[in-house]
Amino acid sequence: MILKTCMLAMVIGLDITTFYAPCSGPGASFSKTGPILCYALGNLVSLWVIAGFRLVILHSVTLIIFGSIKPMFKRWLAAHCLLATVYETGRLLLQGSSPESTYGLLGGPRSWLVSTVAVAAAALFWETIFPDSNGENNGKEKKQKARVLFMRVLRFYKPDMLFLIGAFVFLSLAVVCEMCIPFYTGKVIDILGGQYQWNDFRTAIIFMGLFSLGSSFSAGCRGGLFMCAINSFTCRMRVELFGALVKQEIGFFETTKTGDITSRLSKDTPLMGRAVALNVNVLLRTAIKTVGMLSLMMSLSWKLTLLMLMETPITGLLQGVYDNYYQRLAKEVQDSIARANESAGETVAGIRTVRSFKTERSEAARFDDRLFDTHNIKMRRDTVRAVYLLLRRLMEVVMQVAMLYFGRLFIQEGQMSTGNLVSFILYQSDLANNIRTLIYIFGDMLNSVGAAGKVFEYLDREPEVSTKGTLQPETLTGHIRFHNLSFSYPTRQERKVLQDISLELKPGTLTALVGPSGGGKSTCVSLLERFYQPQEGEILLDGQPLQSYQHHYLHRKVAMVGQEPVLFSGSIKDNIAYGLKDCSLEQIHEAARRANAHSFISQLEKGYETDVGERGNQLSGGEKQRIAIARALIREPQVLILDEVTSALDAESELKVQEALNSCRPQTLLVIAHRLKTIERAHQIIVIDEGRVLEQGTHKELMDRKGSYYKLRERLFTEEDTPQ
Ligand SMILES: Nc1ncnc2c1ncn2[C@@H]1O[C@H](COP(=O)(O)OP(=O)(O)OP(=O)(O)O)[C@@H](O)[C@H]1O
Repeated sequence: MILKTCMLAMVIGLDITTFYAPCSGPGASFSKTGPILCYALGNLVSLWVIAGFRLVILHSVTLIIFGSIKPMFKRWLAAHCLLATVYETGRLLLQGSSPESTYGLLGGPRSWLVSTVAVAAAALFWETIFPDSNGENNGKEKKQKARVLFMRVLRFYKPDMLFLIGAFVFLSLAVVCEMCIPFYTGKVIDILGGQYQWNDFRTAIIFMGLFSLGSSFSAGCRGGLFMCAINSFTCRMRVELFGALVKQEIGFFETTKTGDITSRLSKDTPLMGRAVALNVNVLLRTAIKTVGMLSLMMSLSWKLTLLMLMETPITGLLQGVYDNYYQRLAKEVQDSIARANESAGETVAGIRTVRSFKTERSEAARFDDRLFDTHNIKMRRDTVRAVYLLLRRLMEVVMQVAMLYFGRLFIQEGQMSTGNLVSFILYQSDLANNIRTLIYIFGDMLNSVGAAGKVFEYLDREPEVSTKGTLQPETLTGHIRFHNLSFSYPTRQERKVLQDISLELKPGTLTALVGPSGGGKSTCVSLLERFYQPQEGEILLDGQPLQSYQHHYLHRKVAMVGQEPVLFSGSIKDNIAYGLKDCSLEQIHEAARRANAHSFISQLEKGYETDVGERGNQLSGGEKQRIAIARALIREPQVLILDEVTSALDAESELKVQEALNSCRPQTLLVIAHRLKTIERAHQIIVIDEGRVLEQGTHKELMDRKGSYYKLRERLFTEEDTPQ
């Protein structure tokens, strides 16, 4: 520790010595003149050599003492060694040789301390705003990933390449025209201020007009072409993403929030489209303009250009800090608006519950609270914006005053004309905007590429339940076997819902699954429908694993009517023929008749053309179920699964549906039912509880056994169900 402190003291001493050494030669006063002699001799090079020497010495000694140097300290070292030299160089270039030195102005030997502390404060400020927290490797990986994603988005733009190329041509034209306007404005002022020549004046005005027109026309064409490319890209991307999403297994939808999915579809796809087209457009335009303007400004006055560039790092820093903070607040605003919308949506969707519990007021208050949150965040965001604009305006004013001051000096010295100064000022205000835009767009582009990352994540995702089977045998008997099946849901992997289940469903028979609630009956059905993939064991259909069958074939042959059948907005006819391309009206009517739905549909004013409303909410529960049964029957499936399907039907409808189902033989029928009449008719009853098969046999066999089925019957089935 003592050794390190001594070495540190030595380094500081060494630094101060190198700082003043060249100026402490014979005749130079250590405290007063500082390195003034160096540039009094016009020796700028020596200033830079000294700075470089100090940097190397400090860097090496720190490395020897500490082994490694943190990025923040590296920045501090560089700024500490180079700050005064850069400042002196700028001043020397602008004002020529000066009698005063920077160090002299700062107050002799104290200057070292003052500049050291100032630079340390700046480095700390920088570290607070742009921390090196994740290390350099992480940053490099991130950039690499961003580049890969960027190129991938670009490849998706291939079909719109013509639009993009056209847009780029107009972009370049617009930039050239825009850049020429201030130049001719200055020329006009010079003509007006000097010896007036009508011909020169006319030519300058014509050029100005032509460039203005050219710039507006090209900008319009450029914008239109870019928008065409973005819209077509977004559309294509959405369709592709949607296609990839609906292929995913059911577990994916259980583990992924609906909001995430919809925001990928609605927000991220246009954002990634913008990443390439719009941002690249702005980036290119601004970059070309910046370079062009800088060269034009250099030709007008290189000294003023240097002065103006001194503002750039400060503008960049300010803009960077503001953009970071603003984007964070903008995201907070988005989230809070989403929360407010969610609350309103929930209330509207559940308006019946709200009304019956009389919670209208509390729901309104909840909505109000959320809106208030949004309002608060917006206030914060706007305050930050106001402060930023104020600071920016201040910077602009300071720069303009400095420019006018030096511009006047240069005009007096004959280094530039009044028109040149006007052109320069016009370029300058535009250039500052351009630099801000460049900084903003760069950040925004990384953000947009981030959105592309999320979209590609879904696009590349392989469904865990494979749909790549190929078997499509012409005849299928519908013989099903569950073989030592164990399963847990993806959301609760630690809990086994089915444990080592083995059972058999024979063609032409009716099997009833019974058992207490939560026993695992619906889970068996979900596995048979291939909604999930069992972790152990397998299901065989006609001796072949279920996954080896072709996806569409399997779902035509194995149809299911769920506990709460879902209808889609559209006509009854469309709902019955859902997913079938060539299906005659006669087939639809026949399926409806067998599901005991034809009579109620015929009584409706528009019959089969009646709109069922969103999720079928314009129909009763029983009507919905009958349409869902017709939808399953029209496919003439070999295996039909009914999950508590007759629960919403009255006794008469149920009887008719049962008769229809009985007439469908030879089908393999699997029914989850609570009604004893249905169960009794089954050729086989399987009792499932806690994910295990407890008993199986006919009603009579199980009753005689007086086991779990016997007890269950007493406990679960209502009096009216009990046979006389
Ligand atoms: N999507 C899911 N994610 C996680 N756990 C689930 C899911 N669906 C069901 N479960 C759980 O699995 C167990 C079996 O549920 P299942 O729906 O198969 O029972 P069930 O016998 O059909 O019950 P019910 O007669 O009430 O419909 C229950 O404990 C349930 O909480």
